[in-house]
Amino acid sequence: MPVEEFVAGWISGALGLVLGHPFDTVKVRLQTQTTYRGIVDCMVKTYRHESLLGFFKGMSFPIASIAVVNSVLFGVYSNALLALTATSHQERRAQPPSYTHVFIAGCTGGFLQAYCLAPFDLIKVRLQNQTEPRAKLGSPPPRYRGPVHCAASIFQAEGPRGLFRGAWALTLRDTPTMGIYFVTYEWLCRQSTPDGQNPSSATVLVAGGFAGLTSWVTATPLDVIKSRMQMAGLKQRVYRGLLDCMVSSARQEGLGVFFRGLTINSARAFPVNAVTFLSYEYLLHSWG
Ligand SMILES: CN(C)C(=N)NCCC[C@H](N)C(=O)O
Repeated sequence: MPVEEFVAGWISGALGLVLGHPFDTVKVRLQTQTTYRGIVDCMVKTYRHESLLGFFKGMSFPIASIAVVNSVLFGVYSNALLALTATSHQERRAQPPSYTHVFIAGCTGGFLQAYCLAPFDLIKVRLQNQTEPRAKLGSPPPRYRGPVHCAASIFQAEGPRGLFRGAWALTLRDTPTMGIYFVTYEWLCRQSTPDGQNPSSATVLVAGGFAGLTSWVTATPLDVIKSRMQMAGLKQRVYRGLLDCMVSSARQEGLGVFFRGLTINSARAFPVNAVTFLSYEYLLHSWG
């Protein structure tokens, strides 16, 4: 099993993650809190109360976990394609796989990475939603003192299953949308690259950006549900399951609730995934 895809997936994912985390924090807050009037209001309030650091809350665990998560995504994707088409990454330009195979490989990568991602994503979302400024003398401390404390508190209160809160919604979000992600990327690369050649850096940037954009646009409704289920338990609102969360969110806030955070998510998805794919292709190319 070629391991370069796993390593390239890890490094490229880490670069994209740092670039996109401030946007991600604003998105999560808009999806789970009703106190903000919109993106600008959320940004201004975050900056005023928590300074620039507020935008980077919850980033350390994703950075630590991206090695596992992104290398599983890209490594499983590439190795699933190898199993389906018997072509390595280098051979795929000369013998391009069918879009059905790309879709199946993408869905497989998405499905497996969702389970690795679930506990890290839960902790990220809980920390991003702590709007208290950094601990000051006399003011009550935030509920979680950091990622390890957050993980330990959830484990103590709810057991190991608690760490997988929202995992089902996350799996449903990621399985089909990762298929869409890789199909969009492949399709755009093939449209603008002569047969048998490698795509140019500009093509990879644009195709990667659009792959991120289309997959996140389709992922947003389940992303909202996933974030709400992850936050449930902390608030009074406890859902009986995914469907209950969908129905009660729509009843209380209208169908627009499923598109919360769509604009900021799209603005984030393009640069993050352009950088992710460019570094992934570059690393695999330079390792021959
Ligand atoms: C719709 N989904 C879940 C995705 N397209 N995920 C893959 C992109 C991962 C990248 N680190 C990002 O956060 O955008």
